[in-house]
Amino acid sequence: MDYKMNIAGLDRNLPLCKVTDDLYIAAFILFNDVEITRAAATELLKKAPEFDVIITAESKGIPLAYEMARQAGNKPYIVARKGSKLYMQDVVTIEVRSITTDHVQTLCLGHDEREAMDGKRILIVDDVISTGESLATLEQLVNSVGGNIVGKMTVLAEGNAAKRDDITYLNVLPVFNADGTIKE
Ligand SMILES: O=P(O)(O)OC[C@H]1O[C@H](OP(=O)(O)OP(=O)(O)O)[C@H](O)[C@@H]1O
Ligand SMILES: Nc1ncnc2[nH]cnc12
Repeated sequence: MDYKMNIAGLDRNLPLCKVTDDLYIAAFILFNDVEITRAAATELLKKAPEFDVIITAESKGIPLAYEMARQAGNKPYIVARKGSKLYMQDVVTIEVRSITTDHVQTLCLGHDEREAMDGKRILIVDDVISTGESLATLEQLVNSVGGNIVGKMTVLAEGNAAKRDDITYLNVLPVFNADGTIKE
């Protein structure tokens, strides 16, 4: 089963995937889709406030953050990693649980990334916001390093995230029952 939708002017079929017996989501995977990454970045930038630095969460937000940073004139972008790497120094780590993952994950930043955000106008971007857990973790990370969050943007606001008035998004993505009907 697929959910057909138009995103940033492009038609796509998103396959339905089981989260629990009575909750399915339509998978939106930016990887492999240059066309939609570029188009979504353009549309989000039209709605974006002035900013200095973009931050996203590893991993599906990365191509979007890169492309928005590039189209905005090669602005810097930062990726909060899901694991610490040996080349990251003085790492700060926060736990996160997203709708697609059955275990607690972490998001972490090294010293250099934290320094790059101190006192700067930070635009948080992600491909999807669903439970908002990943976004909340990014907000904690930015606040903890003295960044000034000027916007929170996503391509798709999934489920209840569409009711939020603190995020900017291009489309609403419903969640589904096991028979493929939209959950009200
Ligand atoms: O609002 P939430 O419930 O936190 O869900 C949104 C997050 O889920 C997805 O990442 P995911 O955890 O699936 O990891 P991935 O990008 O590495 O696939 C997506 O890219 C967001 O970061
Ligand atoms: N519908 C979705 N597709 C891909 N990743 C997601 N993360 C949260 N919701 C998602």
